[in-house]
Amino acid sequence: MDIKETVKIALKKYDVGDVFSYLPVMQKASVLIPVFVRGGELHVLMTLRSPHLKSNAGEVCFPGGKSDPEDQDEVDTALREAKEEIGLPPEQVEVVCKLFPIINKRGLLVTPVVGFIEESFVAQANPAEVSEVFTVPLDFFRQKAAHSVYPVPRIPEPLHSFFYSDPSSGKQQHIWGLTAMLAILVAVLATQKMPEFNVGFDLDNPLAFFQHNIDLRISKL
Ligand SMILES: CCCC(=O)SCCNC(=O)CCNC(=O)[C@H](O)C(C)(C)COP(=O)(O)O
Ligand SMILES: Nc1ncnc2c1ncn2[C@@H]1O[C@H](COP(=O)(O)O)[C@@H](OP(=O)(O)O)[C@H]1O
Ligand SMILES: [Mg+2]
Repeated sequence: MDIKETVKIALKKYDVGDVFSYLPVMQKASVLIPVFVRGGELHVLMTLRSPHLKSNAGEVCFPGGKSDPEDQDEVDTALREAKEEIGLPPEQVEVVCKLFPIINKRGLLVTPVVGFIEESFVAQANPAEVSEVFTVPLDFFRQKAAHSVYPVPRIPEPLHSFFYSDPSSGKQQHIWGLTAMLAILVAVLATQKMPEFNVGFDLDNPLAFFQHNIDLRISKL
């Protein structure tokens, strides 16, 4: 079986379905985690947010944003936002699964949606929201070489942080926090291999870790 089919089978096992439908009503957002195969290796596409945005300006993230009333579900939001931000047509995305949501610092419930895109896709960044689009080999997010933990004032858990030197642009990208956690999660679940550093979840039951974090956060909201 080729790598794409193997990864699809691995990831689909973790689809959350309606597991989180018990959560209280809160503002929702989705991100699309676009993956593709290049040279027999999995890669992931990421964006650098415009420095002019009101929130998370100049930070690395996945294409995504807040849910609109017209969106049918979290997948719809992720695909709509990816079209708006990087010009990715929804029909060019093979949606694989919806993973564990995370509540971000603004109290948004952020649901990650993983989808395969074509290696040949050329992003068209919407300059109002995105200043750069770049790709990273997914396995990078399992390696300790560029990893550190990033202490943030008033956040109890240390955050994961990576510095990625992009050979295609010569630039260095700082990937941390929520986005780094999601990249690690997809790298681990897709390859079925744990990282070289501690992450707090395991391959047998990653849901337990993410659900515990959500329930803890909800109890403090
Ligand atoms: C201090 C803990 C919070 C963080 O982890 S910030 C870390 C670095 N930044 C990010 O990971 C970006 C996270 N934010 C987003 O991906 C988006 O803001 C959103 C939550 C998906 C909402 O989309 P908007 O485009 O801002 O509407
Ligand atoms: N043309 C534009 N110029 C400046 N900000 C914009 C913009 N289009 C969208 N935004 C802001 O970018 C953020 C991301 O939008 P989205 O959810 O659609 O991804 C939102 O801010 P907030 O996150 O501060 O509300 C939104 O208001
Ligand atoms: Mg956005």
